[in-house]
Amino acid sequence: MTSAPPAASPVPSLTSGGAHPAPARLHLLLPCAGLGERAAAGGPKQYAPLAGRPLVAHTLDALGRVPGVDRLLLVLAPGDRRFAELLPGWAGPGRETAAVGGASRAETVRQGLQALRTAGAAEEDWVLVHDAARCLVEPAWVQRLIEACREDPVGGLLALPLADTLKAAGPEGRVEQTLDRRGKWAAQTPQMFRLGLLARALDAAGPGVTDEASAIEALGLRPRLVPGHLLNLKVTWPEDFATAEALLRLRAAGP
Ligand SMILES: Nc1ccn([C@@H]2O[C@H](COP(=O)(O)OP(=O)(O)OP(=O)(O)O)[C@@H](O)[C@H]2O)c(=O)n1
Ligand SMILES: C[C@](O)(CO)[C@H](O)COP(=O)(O)O
Repeated sequence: MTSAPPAASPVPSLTSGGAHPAPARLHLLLPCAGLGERAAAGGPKQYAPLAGRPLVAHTLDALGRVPGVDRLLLVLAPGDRRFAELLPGWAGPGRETAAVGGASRAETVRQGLQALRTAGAAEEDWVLVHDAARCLVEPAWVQRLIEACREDPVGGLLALPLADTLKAAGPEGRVEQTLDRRGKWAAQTPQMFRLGLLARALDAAGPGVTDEASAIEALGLRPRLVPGHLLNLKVTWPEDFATAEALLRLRAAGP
């Protein structure tokens, strides 16, 4: 008895195509080359102390616990010495740094993708881009994104439906208008796309896009929105350090 061949999948799976497809690998790319100007921490916020450790150490710990990741690439600013001073010995098999960051987040990610290619990553491989500054990320949220996107033809991002009423600001700090928040989501990271598609999208979009999904959208594609988490906050403003620290300490204290 022969079994019927499986129905052709309408979307690419985690394989790179061809007669004997090699499984697409999963890379985590962490842009870590920002100046952190809004945080006013006296230097790049990713190295500011948070609950006794540099902020980025918390992010790396969480990402290091995501199952199925082949490579974690941290993209540093050219000439960055702080990372090696603060986290000596972090790099190793599957944990790499590349000091090729650019003047904008998009440029840093673009250079990071190029570094992945140079290291042998394939165009069909998946890349998850996560902000170094989102240090409260949980492996389970990243896994949720991977599960939601691994069979998706475009890819997607963690995001949250807006919970607050949305105001457009006018002159003198006054409300210009209340905007319709229905159907609006706040983008988080990680954002997950195939390497080749994302590199093409960022090349076309230029340095101004603030996330990967915007670049993909500009190609006419529609990334999948995957529910993120309220606590997946990005340390951006001075007061965010206290919030993030309190949450990390609560977590460490256990349930
Ligand atoms: N040229 C840049 C700018 C940003 N980032 C990274 O992108 C993430 C999110 O960016 P953001 O919060 O805007 O960080 P900064 O650019 O550092 O902050 P600011 O805009 O306040 O200077 C951070 O992990 C940051 O290190 C980067 O790698 N390269
Ligand atoms: C990518 C991002 O985290 C999505 O919310 C965010 O846009 C990055 O921060 P930036 O301030 O826009 O650079």
